[in-house]
Amino acid sequence: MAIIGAGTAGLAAERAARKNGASTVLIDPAFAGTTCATVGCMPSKLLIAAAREAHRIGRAGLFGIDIDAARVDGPAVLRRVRAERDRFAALTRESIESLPDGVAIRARARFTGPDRLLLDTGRIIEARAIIVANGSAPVLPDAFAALRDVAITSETVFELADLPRRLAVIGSGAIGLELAQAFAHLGVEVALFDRADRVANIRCPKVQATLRDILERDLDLHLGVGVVARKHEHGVHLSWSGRDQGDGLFDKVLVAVGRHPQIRGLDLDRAGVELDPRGVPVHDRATMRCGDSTIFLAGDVAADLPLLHEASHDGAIAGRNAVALPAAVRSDRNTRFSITFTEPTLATIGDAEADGAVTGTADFADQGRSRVEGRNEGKLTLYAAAPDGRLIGADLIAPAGEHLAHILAWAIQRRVTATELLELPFYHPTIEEGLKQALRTICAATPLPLPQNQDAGTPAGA
Ligand SMILES: Cc1cc2nc3c(=O)[nH]c(=O)nc-3n(C[C@H](O)[C@H](O)[C@H](O)COP(=O)(O)OP(=O)(O)OC[C@H]3O[C@@H](n4cnc5c(N)ncnc54)[C@H](O)[C@@H]3O)c2cc1C
Ligand SMILES: NC(=O)c1ccc[n+]([C@@H]2O[C@H](COP(=O)([O-])OP(=O)(O)OC[C@H]3O[C@@H](n4cnc5c(N)ncnc54)[C@H](O)[C@@H]3O)[C@@H](O)[C@H]2O)c1
Repeated sequence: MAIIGAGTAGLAAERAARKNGASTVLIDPAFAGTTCATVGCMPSKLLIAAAREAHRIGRAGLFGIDIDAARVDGPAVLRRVRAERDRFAALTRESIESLPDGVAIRARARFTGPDRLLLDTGRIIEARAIIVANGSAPVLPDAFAALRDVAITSETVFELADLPRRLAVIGSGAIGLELAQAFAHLGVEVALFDRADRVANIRCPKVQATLRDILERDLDLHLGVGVVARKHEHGVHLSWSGRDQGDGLFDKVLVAVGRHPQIRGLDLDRAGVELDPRGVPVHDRATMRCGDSTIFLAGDVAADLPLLHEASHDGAIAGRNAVALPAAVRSDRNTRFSITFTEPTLATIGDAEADGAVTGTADFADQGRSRVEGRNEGKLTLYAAAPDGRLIGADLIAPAGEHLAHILAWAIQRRVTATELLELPFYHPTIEEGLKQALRTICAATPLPLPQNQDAGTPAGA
């Protein structure tokens, strides 16, 4: 079994294939550690963690605590990001070093036939099955690439020696949102641009409006605009037009306009698989197999849901199925689920629309525990199928949103109804109590009876 790419998906695929009895090779040009550990989930969350502390200190006055002279030490913030990031990356490299002898092959691979790879070292690998797990890379349009070091992406942003004074962020997807808000909370003057009219393509208009209000407190938001960038002796000059227009000078521009699957150079046309219009092999998400071939995909390169838990699940499914050939072990996929680590947290779960879907909403402005904590802003919209009130999806921006999102994703995957969730215990006073409001509105809209053995009232501040 040959696996191309030693990221999260490739490592999971190699483990699964070996566990199921295959002899494996894992091919990667660098073995630098996964995208997640080196330039993805972990360094971004480390920067966000620093930003959260700075933001919390800024709000201390709300609780009667006077903190003067708090100052963000930019180089120190970025040093911690890199030191902790390097620790995570070293752990992933250790897992590669502990592979059996001969499994890891340092090279770049390309197809010369459906079961044959040519490595840039000249070595030829023939395999019973090949799993393609070589990830994705940031899109950097030519106009920004021409700016050279003034234009940064998620691959380079964590290498900055200091925080910029003024930062432009292009793209309000997951990367743009998380990093724009984090830099703003660290005291950087940030302007965020998107050609789309909606931030992060959020489905629910109430959640969208709440997020925009929150963002606009800390940064300049320009939606529905096209941006033209020009190098300037002091950084980069941007001019924008569309729904609004203007121009400004920035030290750096962070380009976060999406990621593309790394298929260039793989010579997939020689692999004998059907390619979609983007050049990605057509595959079945239940097995990750490409048609009737002996080729499988896993992770971001498949361009399905470029998220860490999906990459890891893809790898396990592909590795197992590659060994099971010609049999197929079909796996149910998890409820679609993404969390963007803004403050408060944004999450999108499952479906929004279905025949006869009803909605339930909750507002965190007056929710007890959120108010106690001074974090009382946010909106939640739940979607349920009529007539039984089975939960099918949710959009939310809420304090403790990552925890609410997990509860909801698990309930949706388990096909739980609003009534059944209301029958479960809710501790007081917690942010989770905010869910009751939305669940009750689902019951009222369906209509469904509220559980008879539960109080329909609201304890102080629930
Ligand atoms: C800034 C940022 C923040 C993120 N935050 C989150 C988050 O909070 N939560 C979340 O769920 N997801 C997050 N993601 C997404 C997540 O990181 C990815 O979905 C995940 O890392 C993809 O894993 P992968 O195994 O597909 O790819 P990778 O880890 O990129 O692995 C691909 C490997 O393939 C190798 N390779 C490439 N070409 C070849 C070739 N020709 N031959 C051999 N090897 C090759 C590469 O060297 C690399 O090692 C984030 C991403 C970014 C960029
Ligand atoms: N918390 C998380 O789970 C997390 C965090 C970061 C990244 N990720 C993953 O990484 C992927 C890539 O993130 P991303 O933010 O780069 O991409 P994205 O696809 O999420 O968002 C890109 C944004 O850029 C905008 N855009 C595209 N071209 C533009 C242009 N020329 N000018 C202005 N705006 C433009 C789009 O309208 C869109 O809003 C995400 O899809 C996500 O799966 C996940």
